Amino acid sequence: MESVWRLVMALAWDAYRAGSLPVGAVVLDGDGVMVGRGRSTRHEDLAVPGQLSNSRIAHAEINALAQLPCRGVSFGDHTLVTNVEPCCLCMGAALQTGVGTLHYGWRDPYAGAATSMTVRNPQVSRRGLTVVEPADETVEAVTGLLATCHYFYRRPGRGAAGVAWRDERPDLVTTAARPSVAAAIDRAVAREADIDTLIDELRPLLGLASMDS
Ligand SMILES: Nc1ccnc(=O)[nH]1
Repeated sequence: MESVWRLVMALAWDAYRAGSLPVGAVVLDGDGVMVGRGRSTRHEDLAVPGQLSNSRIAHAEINALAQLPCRGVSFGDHTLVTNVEPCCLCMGAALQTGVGTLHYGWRDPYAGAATSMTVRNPQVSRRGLTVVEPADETVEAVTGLLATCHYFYRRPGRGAAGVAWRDERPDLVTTAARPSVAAAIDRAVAREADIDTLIDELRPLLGLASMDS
């Protein structure tokens, strides 16, 4: 896993452990330097200046993009990296800031908008956004698993998300329900394990290749 993805996944895991959605995001400038970072804080009350929390719009990508200043620079050479495909809100935020590239780590079958949203207006045509699809199997598998655990087992019964999920990713629903997988995640939460430890425990259970970096 590249180091930027390790950071994104660490943020996502912090969010999951705090009861929010397992989503982390960073913004890199044209030299690859991190200039923004955030995570979902939807189900938390945090008072971090410049960040949203305890709100349906307290999304990881919003919290990361909000750190870009308003004046003086353009962000066409910047990249938004997030482990979950952004929703309509966050696609809108990416377009507003004018970041040139979006990398997402896992396609969201319910709210994902990078693969489904079409917007035709002059601002969008002028700015453009290059979308890079999932490319890291560990990020993809662990994100899909944690997102499924969140929606199906931690905050179940909300309905809408489950329909798309069951139709498109029954494999994830089945995997998340396996006692060995559920136990590995519960153990990691209880021990306050870091993301590398969690991923190492999940690798054999998910059939992922061993660490390459
Ligand atoms: N892509 C995302 C979906 C849901 N929540 C987030 O923070 N981000």
